[in-house]
Amino acid sequence: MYRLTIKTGFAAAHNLINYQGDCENLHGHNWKVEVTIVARELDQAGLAIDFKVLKRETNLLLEELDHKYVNQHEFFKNISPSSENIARYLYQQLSVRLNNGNVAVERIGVWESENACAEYYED
Ligand SMILES: Nc1nc2c(c(=O)[nH]1)N=C([C@H](O)[C@H](O)COP(=O)(O)OP(=O)(O)OP(=O)(O)O)CN2
Ligand SMILES: [Zn+2]
Repeated sequence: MYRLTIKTGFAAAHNLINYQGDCENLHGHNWKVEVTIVARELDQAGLAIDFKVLKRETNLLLEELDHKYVNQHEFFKNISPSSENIARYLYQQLSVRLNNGNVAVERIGVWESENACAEYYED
């Protein structure tokens, strides 16, 4: 098996809902996003998936959130936009776009600061 990871990110505003503390107020982050895929086989160029494709698909998705107020995004209308829920959203969306007989999204890591990361993956 092969495991590939790309790193990218987005900048956006949010506020946690059903949370008591500072983070219920509007504030922003420069989120860092890690996307990890696994693959069984390589193509004739020796690639599991082209990093360019992985970055392009991820960045296309992140455009929905970049420089936006995340709480207004359709998915987060009734879901608190924590790093955990953002990671789950990205996992679900990228799985639809990337998974095939060879490649599967394994995990998404979402760093909201240099010291705090939430990951989402499925068994
Ligand atoms: N498990 C989670 N905990 C928290 C999340 C989250 O997404 N998942 N998010 C927040 C807030 O978004 C908040 O912006 C983060 O606040 P805080 O941890 O205080 O971040 P700071 O960088 O300001 O923290 P320092 O204490 O200065 O390190 C909160 N929790
Ligand atoms: Zn926050």
